[in-house]
Amino acid sequence: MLRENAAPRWHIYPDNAEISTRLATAVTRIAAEAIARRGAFHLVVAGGNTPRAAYARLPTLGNDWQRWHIYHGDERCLPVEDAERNSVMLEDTWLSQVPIPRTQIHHIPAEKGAREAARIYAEVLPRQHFDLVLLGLGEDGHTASLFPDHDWGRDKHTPATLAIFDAAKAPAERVSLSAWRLRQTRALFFLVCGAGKQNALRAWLQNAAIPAAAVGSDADVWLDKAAWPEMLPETQ
Ligand SMILES: O=C1O[C@H](COP(=O)(O)O)[C@@H](O)[C@H](O)[C@H]1O
Repeated sequence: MLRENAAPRWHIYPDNAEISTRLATAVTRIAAEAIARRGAFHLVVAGGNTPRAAYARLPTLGNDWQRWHIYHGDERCLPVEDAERNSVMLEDTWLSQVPIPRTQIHHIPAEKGAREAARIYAEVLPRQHFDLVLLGLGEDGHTASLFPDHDWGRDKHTPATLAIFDAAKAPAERVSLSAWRLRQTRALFFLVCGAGKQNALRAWLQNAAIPAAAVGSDADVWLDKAAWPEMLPETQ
């Protein structure tokens, strides 16, 4: 389980391609361990563009798909087939190509509106800890759909899901797992690529109050060289 006061571990790789290869292998390993120990693998996936290549690699690896359970960290309130939805990206890059039982793929019903979708999704989430949570990092330090200057639901026993109506990145209406629920996991990985993420990473390293930092103590942060803020020594 995650420790409250542990610092994130920064892992720098050359580029998104290298991270994607390594990440897909790591997810496969963690899944196999979870299935061997507990009979199932409960994974929360990140949306956005950064994890696309990693997801696209997963179907090429030998996984026991029948035991996988997929949840989202967040979703944008758009029509079901909208290309900007995280569920559409996930289906296109990965899920449509593997035999995970459809009853074990839990898309957020964000087309119903944020409030209703958040209510429904809170009932869908498992009672136990997740095995692995994957998260991204926005240019402003947001993660999942937890944005700066909002309530991120960090306190113990806050609701597991939040309805968001004024996200700083379109669309404004979204559903997100709360910071507290995202941390109910055995492992937490962030994926961060591209120079556009340098400011957010700098803020995180300087202990600024951004959502990623609130969620990410004891996380493993996988980043490419372009994302690592200039002027800071590299770490591994
Ligand atoms: O809006 C979102 O942004 C973040 C970061 O996305 P990226 O395209 O910069 O990788 C993402 O993690 C989140 O799931 C998404 O809804």
